[in-house]
Amino acid sequence: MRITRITYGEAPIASRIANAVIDFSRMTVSIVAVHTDLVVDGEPVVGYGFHSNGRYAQSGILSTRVLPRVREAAPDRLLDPDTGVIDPVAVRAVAMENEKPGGHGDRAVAVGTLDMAMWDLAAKAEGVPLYRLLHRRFGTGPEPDPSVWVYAAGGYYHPEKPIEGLRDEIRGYLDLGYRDVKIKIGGAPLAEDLRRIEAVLDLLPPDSRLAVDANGRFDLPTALEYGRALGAYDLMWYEEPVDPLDYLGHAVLAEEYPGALATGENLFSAADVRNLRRHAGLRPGTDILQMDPSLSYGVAEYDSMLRDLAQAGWSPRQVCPHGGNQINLAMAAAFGFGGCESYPEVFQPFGGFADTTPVRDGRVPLPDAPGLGVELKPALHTLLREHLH
Ligand SMILES: O=C([O-])CC(=O)C(=O)O
Ligand SMILES: [Mg+2]
Repeated sequence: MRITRITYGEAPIASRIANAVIDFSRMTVSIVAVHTDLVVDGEPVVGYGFHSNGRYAQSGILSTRVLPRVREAAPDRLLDPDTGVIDPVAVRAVAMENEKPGGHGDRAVAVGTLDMAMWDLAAKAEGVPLYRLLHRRFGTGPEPDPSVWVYAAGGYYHPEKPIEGLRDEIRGYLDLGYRDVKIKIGGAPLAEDLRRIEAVLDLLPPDSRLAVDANGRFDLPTALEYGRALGAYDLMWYEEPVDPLDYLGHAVLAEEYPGALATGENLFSAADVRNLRRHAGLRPGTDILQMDPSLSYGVAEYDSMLRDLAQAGWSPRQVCPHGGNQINLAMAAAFGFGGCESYPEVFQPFGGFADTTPVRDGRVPLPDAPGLGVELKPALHTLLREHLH
C-alpha cells in the first residue's frame, strides 16, 4: 500500500452564532484527504480528516511543514512492517520531525487532522470500523462499547434568537432523541444567563440534564460569583469557567463549587494535560475532561494523556471530548469514555455522526462501515470530495 497523493484545503463553517468569547462569522476548518493505490471494490481507498470547530484552518503549517515531511518520507517508514498497512503512529512521528517540544497550539490541530485521515485509511485498508481498530490497538476492556452517550451542544447567543428561540432549539434536540443538552453562558450579564438557564431547565424532562459553558471568559472572582449562582441548579457541569491554562484558578474553583467542572478542549498536548492533572485540583470522581483528539495531535497523543491520567486515578469514563467529531465517537467506544459531545444543529456538515445511526435516548450506536464513517454522512462526504479531489 502506498500513499499516492495528499490533498488539503479549508472549508468554511461560518455562522452567526457566538459564545462568550468569539463569534463564528469567519470560522474555518482544515480538511485533508490521503489518496492511495489500494483499490477496494473497484475504488481507490481514500482517508479523510477534518478538525473540530474553534480553531481556524492551518493551511500554512500543513503545506510548509507537516505534509512535505510525509510526502518526502521513504514509503516504508509510513507502514506497519507486519501488515503492510499505513501505521498512523509512524506517520505522526514523521510529521513531527524537526519540531521542538512545547508551542503546541495550531501545530497540534494540523497534525490531529492528518492523524484522523490516516486512521480512517488504516481502518478502511483493514476493512473494519475505526472503533474496532482503535480498540484492538489501544482498548483495555474485552470489547468496545456498542453505543456512546452523547449530549446536544448548542444554546449559542444569536442576534435573532432570544429566549423563545433558545427553547425551540432545545426542544428540537429532545425531539431528535437527545436527553441532555448544553448551552452557553458568559456572553450576557449573570441575571440574563440565569433566565436562559431557567428557561431551558423549565422544559427539560426530569431525567434530562443541562450543562453550561463559559468558554474561558471569566476572571476568578466572576467565575466564583457564577459558581455560587449556578450551585442552585444541579447542573450536569460548569465548563471552562476560567482561562484553560489558569490551573490555580481551577483549583480554587474546585474547592468552592460543589458540582462538576469540565475543561480540556483548549489543551493541545499530553504535557498540557499532565499540568492540568498536577496543578488544577480537579476531582477524579467528579470533574469532566474534554480534550479533543483532532485539536491535539490525534489518537496516540490522546492515549498518552489517558495513561498519565490513569496513574492519578482518573477513569476514561470521566472523559467526554469536545468537538462533535466522528473520530471522538469512535474513540469513545474504543477507549470507554463516558461519552462525547454532539452538535446536531451547529457547525454542519462537520458536527454530528452518521446519518444511519440516529440518537436514541441520548445514545448513538457505532456504525458498521469500514473506516471512520464519513461516507455515512453524505453532505460531509460530498463536501470533502468536491474540495479534495
Ligand atoms: O463554542 C465553542 O467554541 C465550542 C465549545 O466550547 C464546545 O462545544 O464546548
Ligand atoms: Mg466548550
